Amino acid sequence: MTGFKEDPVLGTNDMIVNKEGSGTETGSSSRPPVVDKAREEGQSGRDMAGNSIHRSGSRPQLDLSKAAIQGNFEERDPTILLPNQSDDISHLALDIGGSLIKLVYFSRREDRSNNDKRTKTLQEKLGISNGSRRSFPVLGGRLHFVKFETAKINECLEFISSKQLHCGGVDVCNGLLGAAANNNAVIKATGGGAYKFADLFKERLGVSLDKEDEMDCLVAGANFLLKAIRHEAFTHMEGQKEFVQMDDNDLFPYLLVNIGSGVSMIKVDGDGKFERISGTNVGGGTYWGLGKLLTKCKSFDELLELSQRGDNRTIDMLVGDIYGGTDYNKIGLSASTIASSFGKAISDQKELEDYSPEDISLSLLRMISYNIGQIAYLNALRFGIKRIFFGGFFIRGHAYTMDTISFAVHFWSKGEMQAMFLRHEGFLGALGAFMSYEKHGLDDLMVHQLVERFPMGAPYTGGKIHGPPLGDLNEKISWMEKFVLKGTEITAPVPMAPSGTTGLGGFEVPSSKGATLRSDASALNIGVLHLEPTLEVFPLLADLKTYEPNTIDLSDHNELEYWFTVLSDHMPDLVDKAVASEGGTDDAKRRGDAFARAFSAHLARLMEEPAAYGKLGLANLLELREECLREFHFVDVYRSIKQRENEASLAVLPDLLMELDSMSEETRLLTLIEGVLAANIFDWGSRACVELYHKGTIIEIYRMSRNKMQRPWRVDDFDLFKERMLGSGDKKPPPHKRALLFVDNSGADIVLGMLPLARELLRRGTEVVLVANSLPALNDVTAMEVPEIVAEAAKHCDILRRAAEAGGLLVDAMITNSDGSKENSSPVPLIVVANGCGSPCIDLRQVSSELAAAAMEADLIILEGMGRSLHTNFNARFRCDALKLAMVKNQRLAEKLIQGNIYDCVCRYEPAN
Ligand SMILES: Nc1ncnc2c1ncn2[C@@H]1O[C@H](COP(=O)(O)OP(=O)(O)O)[C@@H](O)[C@H]1O
Ligand SMILES: CC(C)(COP(=O)(O)O)[C@@H](O)C(=O)NCCC(=O)O
Ligand SMILES: [Mn+2]
Repeated sequence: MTGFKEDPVLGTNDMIVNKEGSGTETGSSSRPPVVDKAREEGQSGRDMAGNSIHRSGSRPQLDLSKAAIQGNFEERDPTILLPNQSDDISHLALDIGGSLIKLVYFSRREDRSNNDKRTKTLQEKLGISNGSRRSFPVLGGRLHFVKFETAKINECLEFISSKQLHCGGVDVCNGLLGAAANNNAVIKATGGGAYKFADLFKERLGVSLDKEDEMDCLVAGANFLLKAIRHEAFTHMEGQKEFVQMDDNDLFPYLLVNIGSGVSMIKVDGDGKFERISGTNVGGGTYWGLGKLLTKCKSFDELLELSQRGDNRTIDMLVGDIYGGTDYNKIGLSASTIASSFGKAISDQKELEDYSPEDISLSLLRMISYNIGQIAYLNALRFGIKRIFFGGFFIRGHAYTMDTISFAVHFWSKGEMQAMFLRHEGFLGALGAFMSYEKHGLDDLMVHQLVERFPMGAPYTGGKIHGPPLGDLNEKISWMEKFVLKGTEITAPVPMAPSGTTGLGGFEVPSSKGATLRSDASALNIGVLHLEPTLEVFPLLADLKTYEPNTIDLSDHNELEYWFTVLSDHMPDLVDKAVASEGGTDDAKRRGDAFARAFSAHLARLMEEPAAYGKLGLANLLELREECLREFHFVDVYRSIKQRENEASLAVLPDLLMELDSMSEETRLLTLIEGVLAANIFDWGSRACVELYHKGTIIEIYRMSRNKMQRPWRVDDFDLFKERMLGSGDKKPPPHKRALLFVDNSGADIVLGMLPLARELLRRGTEVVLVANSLPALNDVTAMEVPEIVAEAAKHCDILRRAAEAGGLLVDAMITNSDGSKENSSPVPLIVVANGCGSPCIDLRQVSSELAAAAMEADLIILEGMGRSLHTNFNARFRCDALKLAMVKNQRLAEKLIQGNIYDCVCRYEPAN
């Protein structure tokens, strides 16, 4: 038995109930410390961590002022124009096709390069300077994807004009970087419409369209997406979506099949190396055009929706119809195989009106999808290509279409070839046109420099939102309120999985009986692409290729359901705290309500289609929750709780340090590790823990937690770690040179757990880097808050004081020497770096450049807490010694991960090999 059980300890009556700890916040603190600064800075939109990394969507993404519904509000999918986005400069590229106009535009983020003291000292300490760092060819910003129907080109022109997208222009000398307002702008455009509508663009917007070759653009777009976007490509077979990670070095050759109005088939051998080897005129335009004539549908989506309720057997001639109900086994055709699409219409004495539009639509969809799949197979066969990527808006993220294409490829190639689809399916050409701007450096961007965010409005796109949803706060909330009805309609789960195959000839009817098709599933599946050129891969990962941050895979439906329930249950309490953290005003309540709606809508959306936003792990969900809070300007929900816990813990720190100093080295090391594990109990993200906090003061809970620390822990590598630290017998191993301590929670966790451990390392001559979040998440301590905590602690400890001074942390603090001891001439420094994240978890593929720089010299990393060492990175391997420390504060996780119980502890030590 390890850890402790909740009830025997906390059921006792003599516990003092800590009212403060029960979660009602008044914000009545007497100290005005760091956290308040964080608040001010956050509200003014500056980077709260004081560093140049910023992965968050905390800045408004879109200004909804003057947002207007075009046309009739009662219309099912009203077009909403959002004209006033405030991002500084935009750049635009177009792909004007036969059916749709695709826009890709870039909005630059303001320069966040930071010159605060901490960053400057840090750069000195780490031996990095702006001069020696890579100079980034591209500024941070966002890529937005928008589309319009070509027939409604006026809407498109109005959108461009209202957002002044055409005024960004391009500076011939400086490319995107130096672009300034320019009324004679040249816009890159591809597709036939670049020719057809050139005069219109000149006339209406005063811009010239610089025409780019359509095939060039398709290939450039596809290559960029396949190399730079994680979870771009996926397979879709019998309702199962699976993301495929492409290996950059093994991407070519592939066949690109773009299904737009017509179909192009392009053999791609490399960047700019391709040949259009085939195509077919039977494509998306055929389905839509013929479908419109035959069913009188008014929109493409309506037509597709009809197909979901159709049964093609009434109209297609099946093998069974010809063979009297039996299979044609000799050539492997089952009775249900379509022998001839629409073939039954020959013999039936029926008119068009006698067939249901649903059946016609399905028959047509199957005919065209299957045919394209078959032609693609034949062309891949011609050139010995195994991988086929399908793009174009005909696919429209529609499960049945993808399954039919996949089936055809799989069937005809006898499983040798694979059909894959792209999340940015219809935007290949527009993206390629965007990339053809010279010197924008986009093609240099790497997968770790791109963060895709799904804005708040994503699950609510009931109407066609022409712009990345949501921005200006007030407008954002009223939009949420206004469209929530439409939103729930859309959010209601629509089963899209098709039935199984017959194994031989094709699919039966789709099993989906959903009445509504998501009005814009294809737009939902792509987010806004944040370009963060300063993000880097954590250099100490042993193997980037096999690294998967998430321990829990939510593609397991039971897991998914469990964690969705956990997060949903946590919502009311979180909203209360969020509202209280902003003073409990009416405005805060409205925002709290909007947050709850938005996050619930995301949860519902993901429950319905877990892979909608790419591969889904628990870390993504926890981060999404923080992103949602930031979207509604909840800057730091746990601010006052963190502050109170910091104060309470700092008050008992001197006693703890004295106690530690009286111990032998060996006992001290054990006590320190125990201390970290025990103090990790202060986690406001865990329901069980939050219930505990009602039952005692912070210090009581900490003591109780420590008293219950019994070895062996459920995962207990302490002896191995001790041997590395203290050696065995007379052999004293050298100290580590530099340790990175990934800290977790505020209060006891950092003050009584991680800081004393840091102090021990410093005492042994190891440089210590405290790695903390860039942005608040739950009650996690942020990099911005750590220096003040260290400064307070340093008042009672010379080791910390000297190290913090050496690390430049005490530049502003008035520290008096508590023991008057002689100064160490060159103490090892204690440094704080921001990790680039605003989540309780950490994906080490995308961290701040300051963390990456700090990691270079490190030979020990300590990951602390459930989020950083269990939910993520539990299975991560490093090139240096690694210690993972956490208390498991969730029963189910304890059972699954370590076959233990809630409050069991993990001390996992993995030496560098
Ligand atoms: N909202 C829509 N309106 C019209 N067609 C759509 C829509 N959504 C998907 N489609 C399908 O996408 C096809 C156009 O795909 P796209 O890749 O944009 O090609 P193009 O460049 O030829 O317009 C249409 O022919 C139709 O089959
Ligand atoms: C959000 C957390 C990962 C934070 O834990 P920490 O990293 O602070 O140890 C954790 O509280 C958690 O997994 N909470 C949800 C599960 C629950 O309420 O039991
Ligand atoms: Mn935490």
